[in-house]
Amino acid sequence: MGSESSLVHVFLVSFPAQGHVNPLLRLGKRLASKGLLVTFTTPESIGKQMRKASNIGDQPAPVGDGFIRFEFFEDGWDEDEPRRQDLDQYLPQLEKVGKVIIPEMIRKNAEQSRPISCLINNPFIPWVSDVAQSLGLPSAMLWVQSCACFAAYYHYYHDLVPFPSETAMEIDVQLPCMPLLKHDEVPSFLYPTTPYPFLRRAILGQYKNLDKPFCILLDTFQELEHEIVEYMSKICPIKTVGPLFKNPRAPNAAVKGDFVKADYDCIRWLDSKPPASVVYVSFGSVVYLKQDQWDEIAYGLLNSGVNFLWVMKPPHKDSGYTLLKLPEGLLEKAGERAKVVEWSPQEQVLAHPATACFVTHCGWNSSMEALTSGMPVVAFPQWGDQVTDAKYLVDVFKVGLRMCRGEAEDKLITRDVVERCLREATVGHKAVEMKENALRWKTAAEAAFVEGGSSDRNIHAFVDEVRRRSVELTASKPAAAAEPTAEAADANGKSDRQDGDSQLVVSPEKNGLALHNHCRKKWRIWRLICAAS
Ligand SMILES: O=c1ccn([C@@H]2O[C@H](COP(=O)(O)OP(=O)(O)O)[C@@H](O)[C@H]2O)c(=O)[nH]1
Ligand SMILES: O=C(/C=C/c1ccccc1)O[C@@H]1O[C@H](CO)[C@@H](O)[C@H](O)[C@H]1O
Repeated sequence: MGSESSLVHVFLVSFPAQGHVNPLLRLGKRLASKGLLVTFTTPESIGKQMRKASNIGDQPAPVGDGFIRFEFFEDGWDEDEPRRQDLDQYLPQLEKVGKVIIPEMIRKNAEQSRPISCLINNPFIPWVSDVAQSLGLPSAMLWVQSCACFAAYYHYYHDLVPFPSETAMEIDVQLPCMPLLKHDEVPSFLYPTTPYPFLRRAILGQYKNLDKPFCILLDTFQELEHEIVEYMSKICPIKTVGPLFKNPRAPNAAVKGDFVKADYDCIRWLDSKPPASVVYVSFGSVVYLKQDQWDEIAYGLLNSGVNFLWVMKPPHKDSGYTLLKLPEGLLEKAGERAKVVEWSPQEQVLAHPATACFVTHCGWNSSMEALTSGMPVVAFPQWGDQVTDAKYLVDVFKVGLRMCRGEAEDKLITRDVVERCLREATVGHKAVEMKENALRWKTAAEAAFVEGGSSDRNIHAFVDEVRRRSVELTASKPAAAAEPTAEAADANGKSDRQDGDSQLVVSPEKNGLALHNHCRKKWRIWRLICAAS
C-alpha cells in the first residue's frame, strides 16, 4: 500500500439519496481496494446524517491497497430547508453551488498534495462532467440502475422507438435485445401521465451529457444482462462493474453510507428463527405506501402464518407523507413472529439463513442485493425503474413473483392476495424453483466479482485507464495550461480534447492544472527521496 498522498486520486460526487450514495460509495471502496485514493463527497445535509449513522471519521480509511476519505460540502441552503424535497428546485440549486464549490474542493486537494485525476458522479448531477471538462480532468459516471433501464431511457431520449404517449397510452415497447415491455413495465417516469415529471427530467438530464464521461460504469454484471449490455456497449462506453456491494478483496464493512442507524437487534432476532422461515419486507428509502395498502400487507403477513421482519421508516418531515401505523393490536397478535425496525442492515438480513424471501419495491440496489444473496423476491414495485426491475426479476431472472404492477395501476392489493403470494413464495414447488434460480444468480454474481471475473476485469481496466490518464495529465506541460489554444479559447472555457482517446488538455482553469502538475512533480521527488532513504 502506498502512502495516502502518493496514490492516484479520484473524486466521487454523489446525489444525496440513499439509492445513489450506496452504489457510489461501494464503487469508491472497490476503487480504493485496487490502490486508489478516493474522496467521496455529497452535500453536508446528508454528510451530517452519514457521520452520525455510519461512523464516518475525519481520517482516510484504509481499504485494500488504497484509502477512502470524505469531504462534505454546503449546498447553500439551511439544514431544514424543505425545498430539498422538490427536485425541480433543488437540482438547479445544487448545480449552481456545486459548479463553484467542487472546483474549489479540487483546487484545495491539489494544494494539499492530493491532486485529483478523475471525477465520478451518479445520475441527477450531470453537471459534474462539465466541471471536470472545464478543469481539464477526465470524468466517468456510475449509472445506478439496470442496463435495461439505461437502454430504455436512452431510446426514449433519442426518440428511437415508440413509447406510450398521450395518443397511444397503452402500447407495448420493443427495445433491441430486450423482452417486449408492456406499457406499464417501461420505467414509469416515461409515462405521459407520470406524477413525477421532475424525476424524469432529473434522470434524462444525464443523457444530454452522455458524451462527456469517458466511461459509464454500471452496477450490474455481464452475465445477468448480457444481450443488452453487449448491444449498448456498441453505442456507449459502458462497463459492468456489479454487484458493487460485494467487495471480495477488502470488504471494510466499517465504511458505510447509511443515513439512518441500522437496527442490529433484528439480526439477533433472525438468529433465533429457524432457517428460511422469515419474510423480509422493505420498500427502500423513498417509496411510501398509503395507509390502506399498509393495513392489507399487515393482515396478509399476519394471516399467512410466516415470521416477518418489516422496515417501517418514518417519512421525511417535508415529504408530505403522514406516519404509517400498524393496525391496532396486530403486533400483539403476531407476538414473537414479528419484528419491526426503522432501518435494517439489509445486506446482513438478505445473507441471513433465516430469511426466506424479500418483499421489495424493486429499487435497483435492493434487486441486485437480493440476486447476489440468492434471495427470492415478491415484487411490489411502485414507480420509475422499479416496474421494469420487477418485470426482469419475475419473467427474465425468474427469482420472484409479482404482488403488484405499480402505483399507476392504482389498485389496492388485498390481504388475501398478499397471503397467497407469501405462501407461494415460501412453500411448495414455486418457492423451491425461485430459490434454485436465485442461488444460480448468486453463483454467477460471485463469478463476476471475484478476481478475474467480468466485473473485476472491468474495474481493473477502468483503474488502469484512470492511471493512464493521470500520467497524461502530469505529462502535459504547465506551459500549455497557461496558454489555451485559440481553439480552446473559442470553446468558451471548455477543455480541448485532442481525440477520442487521449486527453491532453488545454484548460482555461490553468491554475488547477498547473497545481496538479506541480504537486505531482513534488510527489515524484518525495517518492524518490523515500525510495533512496
Ligand atoms: O432498511 C433498509 C432499507 C434499505 N437499505 C438499503 O438502502 C438501499 C435502497 O436502495 P434501492 O435502490 O433499493 O431503493 P431506494 O431507496 O433508492 O428507493 C439499498 O442499498 C438497501 O440495502 C438498508 O440498508 N436498510
Ligand atoms: O433515490 C431515488 C429518488 C430520490 C429522490 C426523489 C425525490 C426527491 C428527492 C430524492 O430513487 C431511487 O433511486 C434508485 C437508484 O436510481 C432506484 O433504483 C429506486 O427505484 C429509486 O427509488
